[in-house]
Amino acid sequence: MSSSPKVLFGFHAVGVRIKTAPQSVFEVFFDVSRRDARMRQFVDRTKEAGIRLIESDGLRLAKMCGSHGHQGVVARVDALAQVKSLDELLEQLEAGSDEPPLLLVLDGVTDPHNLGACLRVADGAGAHAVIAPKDHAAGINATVAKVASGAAETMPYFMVTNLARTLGELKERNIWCIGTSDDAPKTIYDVKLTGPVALVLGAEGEGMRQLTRKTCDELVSIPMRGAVESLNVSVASGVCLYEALRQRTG
Ligand SMILES: C[S@@+](CC[C@H](N)C(=O)[O-])C[C@H]1O[C@@H](n2cnc3c(N)ncnc32)[C@H](O)[C@@H]1O
Repeated sequence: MSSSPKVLFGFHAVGVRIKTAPQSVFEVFFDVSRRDARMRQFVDRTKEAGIRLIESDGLRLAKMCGSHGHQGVVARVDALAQVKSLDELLEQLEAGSDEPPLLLVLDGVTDPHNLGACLRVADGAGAHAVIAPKDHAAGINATVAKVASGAAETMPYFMVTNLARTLGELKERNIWCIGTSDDAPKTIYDVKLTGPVALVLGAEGEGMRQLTRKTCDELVSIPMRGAVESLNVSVASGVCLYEALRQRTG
């Protein structure tokens, strides 16, 4: 599993880390020129958590995180100790959970913004993990963490050497692998998502690779009523995951 970034930025990403694992935050740098209510509240919470605050300026913060989207807040953090492998997570789910696994598999999503948005929606819908291939896929970096708004801290993200083999292993564990493609005749609303399920989505341009497509148990589409052929991968992830959640809680 890829480790958390050493630098987090933005109110949400840093705020979630302070709330969920304050001991892992070394220090927080903030832009002293920002004196609005949001910043004051953030500074108060950081102090309450006993974390060292360091006065800084926008330029220095931008250099630290390599982005201007820091909102005046950057934290230096330790990598979180989370489940170490996909196998470990699946064992845990099989042993102790009354909830069947819900996994999001991304076959080659390379845009950090898309990965961040996928992690965020996976977290929102209660998925247990996001899986991607090691090659030709975005890893967790500070931009992903910012876009994920805290979900990069909470959502296990496993990058695997051979995605088709991993799908095979999921199938051996009786996890039903559902691929998504805009040309599939069956829709996401026609399939049962209440059991152990892995939802497999493709890359921004090309969609799923042939081998990934062939390895899935079945393929489904999301209805497209207008002129465009397909949705952004994070939006498609949201539609599929929330349909699973609807079925599981309905
Ligand atoms: C931008 S789309 C890629 C479109 C690509 N032309 C294709 O053939 O799949 C990225 C991914 O989002 C998912 N997706 C987007 N729109 C979809 C739809 N209408 N039905 C099913 N999946 C969709 C699929 O997983 C797709 O691989």
